Amino acid sequence: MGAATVAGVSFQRVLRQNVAAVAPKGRAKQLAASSTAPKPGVGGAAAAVGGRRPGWDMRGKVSDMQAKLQSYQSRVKTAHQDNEELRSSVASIQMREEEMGKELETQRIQIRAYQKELQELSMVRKALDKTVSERTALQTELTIVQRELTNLQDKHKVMETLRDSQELQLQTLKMKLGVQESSVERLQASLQQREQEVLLLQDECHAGEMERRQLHNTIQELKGNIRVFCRVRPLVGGGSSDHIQLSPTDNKALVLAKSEESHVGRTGDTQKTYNFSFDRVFGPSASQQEVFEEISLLVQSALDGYNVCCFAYGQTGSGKTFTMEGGDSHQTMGVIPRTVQQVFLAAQKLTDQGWKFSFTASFVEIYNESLRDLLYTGKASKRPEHEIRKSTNNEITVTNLTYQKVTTEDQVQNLIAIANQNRSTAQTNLNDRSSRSHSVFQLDIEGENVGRDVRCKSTLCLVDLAGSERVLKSQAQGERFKEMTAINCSLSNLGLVITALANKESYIPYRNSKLTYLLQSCLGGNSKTLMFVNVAPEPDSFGESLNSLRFASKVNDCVIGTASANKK
Ligand SMILES: Nc1ncnc2c1ncn2[C@@H]1O[C@H](COP(=O)(O)OP(=O)(O)OP(=O)(O)O)[C@@H](O)[C@H]1O
Repeated sequence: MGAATVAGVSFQRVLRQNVAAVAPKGRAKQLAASSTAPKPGVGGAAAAVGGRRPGWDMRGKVSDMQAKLQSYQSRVKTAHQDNEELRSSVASIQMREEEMGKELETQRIQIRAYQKELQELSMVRKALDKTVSERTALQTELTIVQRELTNLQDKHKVMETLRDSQELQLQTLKMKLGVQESSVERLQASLQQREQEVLLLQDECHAGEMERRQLHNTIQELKGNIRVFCRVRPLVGGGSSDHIQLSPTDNKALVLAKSEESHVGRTGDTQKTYNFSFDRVFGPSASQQEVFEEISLLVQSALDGYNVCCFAYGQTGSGKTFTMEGGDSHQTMGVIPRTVQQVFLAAQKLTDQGWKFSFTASFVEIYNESLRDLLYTGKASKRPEHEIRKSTNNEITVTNLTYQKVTTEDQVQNLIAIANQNRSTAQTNLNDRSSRSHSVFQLDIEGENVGRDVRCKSTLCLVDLAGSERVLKSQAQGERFKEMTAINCSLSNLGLVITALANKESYIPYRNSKLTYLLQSCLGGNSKTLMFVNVAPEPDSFGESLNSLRFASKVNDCVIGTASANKK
């Protein structure tokens, strides 16, 4: 600005000079006027006469012209000088202008630099503001951290106190440990001694187990290798039966009584009584659990390597299926599910003594002397035929039959459900077929005690026999007659087999019926047999009940040869 002002001032002076330079033009006129005035001495006389020289005054005119020329020349010279001055002042003005332009550019650059600086400054300001707010936040944080630090320091002090006390405890414990270590050494020595004792005890335990098996078997033998239990079902609709009398004190006796009209006339009715005695008689109120308790010892025998056969005999509707299979609830479940439960429980317990068991289940129905696989799950049209075969080592097998490996009780229960399904399917087709067929559930048991190098093998057979009613009474005809004949034939053959075994006959007619042939390994010298005779309490079942009880008595009188375990 200062420079601009300076430049402005000098510029005005130059202008004034120029004006001054232009101003002499007036003066020049004056000068010209004065120069045109006749100079004294030169034609002055002529000029003085009327302002104009007379034409003749050539000299004067020349001098006038010379004077004019001189004045012009001086004026030209002055103009030249002015011009020169103006030129130089224009040049200086231009120079000045250029300088000022440059100065202006410099100023502009500076202004831009200032503006940039200003922007930077505002950014710095913002950053500063941010830093200030951050600093405030950090200060707040610092205060919190300081407070925490104080807390931690307090805690640290507490921990130090604790550490000191724990170090003290540690020292005490180390001392105790030293004492304990020495007692551990002593204990280890006595442990080794105990281990040896345990080995000895295990030997004794195994010997004890073997002795238990022997004693158990002896007891079973003393009880008889064939035992007969009688079970009277409750009357349909409740109440008590008149013709079946149970003793309140003797649970082995049963009396069947019938009133007969006296043929003599006035003497009144006479009562005919039939006394029976079995290994056990269960009345209508006996629970499933009560019944099972009596046969649970036989289940143990099966795990000990003895073949066990349990079958239910009696007329249709006398309670055979209820006894063998029972209902779905825990209270009503019958012999088969309870046996399976006990077998798996007992096998589990024996694992502690080194025993390992494997089980194979099969379920077969014998109807009209032909076999049907109750565990078959394939297409009905592809149902295979079955034959009973006896292997060289006297094992009985059935061709094409499902032999299912089982490891849990649930698996067996599932198989029983499949069997029931199979039976109910057949029943729809042939109308109440289950009463006229025998169903045989078999569980093959194989046990091994690797440590003792002992193995055992046995079969547990649970049979629900067909209704035992007689052909004549049922007055059956056609297909029904054929069925009844087959049933009576197989049941009477069962009686014959048992009698032959009891009499130790050389020939046992196993092959006379499919039932006895299938049960061959479970009946006889190497087995323990239990028969349920189921009795219906209704008066119109008297005849059938008498028949069943007579058959059962015959079986009860048999003593089958001493059983021996299938042990190696
Ligand atoms: N001890 C009992 N307690 C209660 N109900 C029983 C008892 N025994 C049998 N029943 C019932 O009596 C009916 C006939 O019994 P069940 O079906 O067991 O006879 P069954 O001899 O097997 O006949 P079938 O030869 O036709 O198979 C069934 O409804 C059954 O529930």
